[in-house]
Amino acid sequence: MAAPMITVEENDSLVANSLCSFVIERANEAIEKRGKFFIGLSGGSVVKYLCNGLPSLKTDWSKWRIFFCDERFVSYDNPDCTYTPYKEGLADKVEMLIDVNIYPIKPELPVEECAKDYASKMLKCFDIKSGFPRFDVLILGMGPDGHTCSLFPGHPLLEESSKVIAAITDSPKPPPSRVTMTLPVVNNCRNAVFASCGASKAEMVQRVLEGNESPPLPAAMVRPTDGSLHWFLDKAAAANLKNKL
Ligand SMILES: O=C1O[C@H](COP(=O)(O)O)[C@@H](O)[C@H](O)[C@H]1O
Repeated sequence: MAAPMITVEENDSLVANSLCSFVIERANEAIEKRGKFFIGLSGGSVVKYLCNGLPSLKTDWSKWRIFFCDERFVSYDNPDCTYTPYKEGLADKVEMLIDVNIYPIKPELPVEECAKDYASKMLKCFDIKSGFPRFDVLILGMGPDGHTCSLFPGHPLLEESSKVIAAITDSPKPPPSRVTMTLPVVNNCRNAVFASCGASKAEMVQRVLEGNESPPLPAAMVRPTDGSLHWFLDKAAAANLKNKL
């Protein structure tokens, strides 16, 4: 696996700008080469970076297919829902990005069925019957414990090798029930992209990027097998890195 490509910006607004420019470049390239752009989005702090920057950029939104790297198993009107802020902050602001091109989970199903339904929707959209979808870009967050998607340190889901989407009902971070992409899907993408800002992320950024820990932290298990890994950091989040860039 190639070394991660790390971009450090002065502050979080500049991180958001770089992240959004990166996404649009990859989107336009994918649309030109393959006719569609498949992206997975995460919740938490990355939502505002993307919703503030993406809507004003130039791309053919009708060719975007938007899924979620993980989603909290709550109704759309719950403040923990990841889909709703993207619907309001991105999809509703962009004329050509219609509801059918953004794929929320169905929280009205039991959680295991919800995960199965989401996986089958994903495979159908990629037009594959089995195997793992190949996303052009996955935007990932990293929690203070080193989790990414809803894959938490020490959790058996880190070993999942056949499911595309899995349910989790014992998430240590509330809410306890979620659905998440599995590591084989994450590591099958063309570009895995983390964005982390602020001093509260500095220790974990250093551990994930330089710690070589065993067992590895979930965010350190993101290693696309035939793709690249990018980290967008602000100076505060990069402060503990020993290999200065
Ligand atoms: O719960 C979650 O947390 C992670 C990290 O969020 P952050 O606010 O610490 O950046 C996020 O990537 C994930 O999608 C979400 O479900």
